[in-house]
Amino acid sequence: MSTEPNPPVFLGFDFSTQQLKVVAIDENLAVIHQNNVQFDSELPEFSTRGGVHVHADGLTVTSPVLMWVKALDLLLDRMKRAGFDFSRVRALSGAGQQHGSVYWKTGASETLKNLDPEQNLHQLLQDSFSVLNSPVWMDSSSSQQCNDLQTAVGGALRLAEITGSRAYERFTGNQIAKLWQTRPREYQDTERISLVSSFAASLFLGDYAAVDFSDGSGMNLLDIRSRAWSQVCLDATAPHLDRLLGEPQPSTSVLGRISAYFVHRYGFSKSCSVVTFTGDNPASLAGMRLQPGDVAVSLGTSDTVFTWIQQPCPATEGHVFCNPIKWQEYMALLCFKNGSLTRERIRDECAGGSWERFSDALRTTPLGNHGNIGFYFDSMEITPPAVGVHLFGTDDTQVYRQTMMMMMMMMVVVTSLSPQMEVRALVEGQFLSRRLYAERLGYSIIPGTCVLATGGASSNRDILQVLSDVFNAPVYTIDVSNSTCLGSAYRALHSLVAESGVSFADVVKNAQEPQLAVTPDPRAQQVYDHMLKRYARLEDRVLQKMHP
Ligand SMILES: Nc1ncnc2c1ncn2[C@@H]1O[C@H](COP(=O)(O)OP(=O)(O)O)[C@@H](O)[C@H]1O
Ligand SMILES: O=C(CO)[C@@H](O)[C@H](O)COP(=O)(O)O
Repeated sequence: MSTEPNPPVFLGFDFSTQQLKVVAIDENLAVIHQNNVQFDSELPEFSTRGGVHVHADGLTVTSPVLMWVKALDLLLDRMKRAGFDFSRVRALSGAGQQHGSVYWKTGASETLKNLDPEQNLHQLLQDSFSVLNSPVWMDSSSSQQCNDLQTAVGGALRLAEITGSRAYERFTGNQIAKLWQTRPREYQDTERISLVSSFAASLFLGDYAAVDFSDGSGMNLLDIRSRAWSQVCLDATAPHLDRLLGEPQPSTSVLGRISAYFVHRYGFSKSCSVVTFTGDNPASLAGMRLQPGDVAVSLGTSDTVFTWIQQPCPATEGHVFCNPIKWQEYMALLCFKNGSLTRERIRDECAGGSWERFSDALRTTPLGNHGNIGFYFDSMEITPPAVGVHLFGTDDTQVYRQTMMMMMMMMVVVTSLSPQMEVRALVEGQFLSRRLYAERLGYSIIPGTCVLATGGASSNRDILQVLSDVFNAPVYTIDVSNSTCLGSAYRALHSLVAESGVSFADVVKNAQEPQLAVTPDPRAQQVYDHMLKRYARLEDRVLQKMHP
């Protein structure tokens, strides 16, 4: 333990979909400060819902880049007012929602290097972006560009072998291709393209920050084995792209010292290091101190399932990213778009807007929900690519939701689900899907398997109980539900000793162990092994109907 009068502090930021968050830890890994800014409610002038704008086509989804900048002003001002001592910060790092892209206008690097500490970043960077609305991970409007890329490299599997994933609409390369094809003037007026993570790092650095290997794996542009941009992918995407992207770097690199702007405006030390920012899921892997064999389930805006893997085995479903801790290794990830926002919709419609009543519904309905199974794809799902709500009864016939309108029109309702059963149908359906795709990716439930849960909804014990039952495994959580921020703060701390060969595991070995949250019901295996098979069969039917 340090005896210095001003013992060091490490900051971890998370520029996620719905909010900007920060966690500060001391050198003993204890959390000493947490703060956040909610985009919708605290920056209403940007008129976002869930942090984003869904465009009229229902496919294009963007967020205002200046909203992220203004959120940082607000967060740091708030910390200063709360008496947070920035001079103690020895290093900072962070994360961003994955895949989103930021387009810096020609001349912006000069602005970044000469920020006037008398003004806020939002004023200073007003004119620094060639695209004001950044495409984000919820976007699914680049199908044409995905097809083009796969054709250019020799098919979906070939692309997955190179970049870790087949072409996905939200992946940055396909978004860049769309921009180049539909708005060439904005593309030409761009001097640098950042991910949300490297954009945030650039603000702190006062210069363009490198894209790291791990978040860079979510672009359909990086060769995950050589860890360099894939020339065939760059060529198929847009002109002189390597120049616009800069060289990718290991996720553990120290980018440099903090910009003088933050020293003068907030009192940071001149020697504070800025460590490469990465994607929110990779940072979360660090925050949960995931080990090979563990499976993590993040219940944030998106639901994700991820594991640490040693060797990549890319497939046409799911993603392989470079590992953010050990650059020679990898992580496998599945992403589901209809996560918390869909749970919120059903909470509002079936539980009067209350998480407490949502939980009651889970507690008062039986495992297996009398054989009813639900698919809730409010917006075009990523895994699998399907849309719409589909409910099935015990005999696999389609079940309809009973509505006032139906009753008034005397329509025949085959059967109907009570609001409580609908809550269970949603949550069971979500977790059956997470398990189904995890198993298809090679993850298997064996004695000793444990699930680590994180993200906003992991604070709900009843949701975790369903997760535990469906996976038939104990579920653990860590104290700080935001493992992304925590992982970023750990990464900042590790960066100071990484060069001298100290491992990440060594640096975080004294962190509090994950706590057991729930264990599976003894009847769970029997119920859900069978239900999973039915779920897979019914999902085929849903997909068949969509893509005959
Ligand atoms: N008690 C709760 N039960 C279920 N879900 C919750 C609860 N509290 C918060 N959430 C969910 O957490 C989500 C936010 O999770 P978070 O991990 O902070 O998201 P992100 O990092 O994507 O901004 C909200 O959309 C909300 O639905
Ligand atoms: O697209 C993905 C992962 O591939 C998403 O997981 C985003 O990274 C958004 O994260 P959250 O804001 O939901 O944490």
